[in-house]
Amino acid sequence: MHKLQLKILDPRLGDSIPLPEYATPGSAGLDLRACINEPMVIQPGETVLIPTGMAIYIEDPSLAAVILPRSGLGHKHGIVLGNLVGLIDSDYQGQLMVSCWNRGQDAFTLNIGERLAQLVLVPVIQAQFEMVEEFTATERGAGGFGHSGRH
Ligand SMILES: O=c1ccn([C@H]2C[C@H](O)[C@@H](COP(=O)(O)OP(=O)(O)OP(=O)(O)O)O2)c(=O)[nH]1
Ligand SMILES: [Mg+2]
Repeated sequence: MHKLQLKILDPRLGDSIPLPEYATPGSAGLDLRACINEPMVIQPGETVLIPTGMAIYIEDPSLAAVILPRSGLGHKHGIVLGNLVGLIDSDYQGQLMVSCWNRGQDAFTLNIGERLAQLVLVPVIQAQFEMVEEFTATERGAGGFGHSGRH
């Protein structure tokens, strides 16, 4: 398994608040927990930045991490991400933060240590532009945005 450098910034993490872990052997995501000092009510339409109490240093530019919503919170409670998806660069060393958006109709109480989003490590390919005047023709060409119809 890949090794990932992790720095604990909030001493409760790994103690009263569990460290992120894969819930099952096949899990893709590590659940991130809210390192907040008291339960927080997030009003409908409100977005708050939640600390996770930890930093990671991915180091390898051919990797990144994405922060994704948890499906249960998103679907049932409207708790998703203010940035829709969080992208963690391989050279970022600051605290992982979760932008938490209540897009639902009801206030949501986020509890201390609650799992509010998930972190997924992903491969990245960095590209260098190669300037051309023309592309080799394809069947699609510039057609897009429903060009091929609906059914
Ligand atoms: O949900 C997120 C998204 C980003 N980040 C951190 C890690 C990431 O590497 C850095 C910058 O994110 P991004 O490039 O998406 O934001 P930006 O608005 O372009 O900021 P910057 O100018 O710092 O790149 O912020 C988080 O902690 N949580
Ligand atoms: Mg950026």
